[in-house]
Amino acid sequence: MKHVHVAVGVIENADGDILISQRAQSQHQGGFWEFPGGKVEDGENVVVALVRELQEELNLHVGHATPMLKVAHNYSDKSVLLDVWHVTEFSGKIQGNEGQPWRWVARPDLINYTFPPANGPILEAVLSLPSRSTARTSDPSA
Ligand SMILES: Nc1nc2c([nH]c(=O)n2[C@H]2C[C@H](O)[C@@H](COP(=O)(O)OP(=O)(O)OP(=O)(O)O)O2)c(=O)[nH]1
Ligand SMILES: [Mg+2]
Repeated sequence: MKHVHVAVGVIENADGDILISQRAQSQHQGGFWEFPGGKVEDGENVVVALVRELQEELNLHVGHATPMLKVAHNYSDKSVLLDVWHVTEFSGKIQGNEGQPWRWVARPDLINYTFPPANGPILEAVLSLPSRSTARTSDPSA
């Protein structure tokens, strides 16, 4: 069985929205929406891989990332270790460098998208992140 270590970014903007992109049909788990990222190369540091993958896929430069969770999942053809990082500071003009659709989604709306079977725990963690925008806009004195 093939084992892959994957660096995954839960990218959150100042409104508290989350960036998701859609995997190409030709890829493993094609057609599903995902949190952007990709395979950690042999001997590569996971944060270095995260920074590299988000630059390659989205032209996004990571400014700050903190570890969120790790999810191990066995697909029928390979096993993955999703190493998930919360990216809260970034720069660059985001674009789908591989032609992949991408969008910012308000947290509660993530349930309307279909993610790969491994992603359940990630969705749960994202939905329970403290809300950035609500904290700001619900302050009556603001
Ligand atoms: N990036 C990402 N990968 C995920 C998620 N959920 C999930 O099961 N995966 C799986 C699908 C793939 O088997 C693996 C990620 O590999 P990848 O195809 O993105 O790797 P890569 O960007 O280096 O792309 P490639 O050049 O090998 O095509 O992890 C997710 O939310 N985000
Ligand atoms: Mg990828």
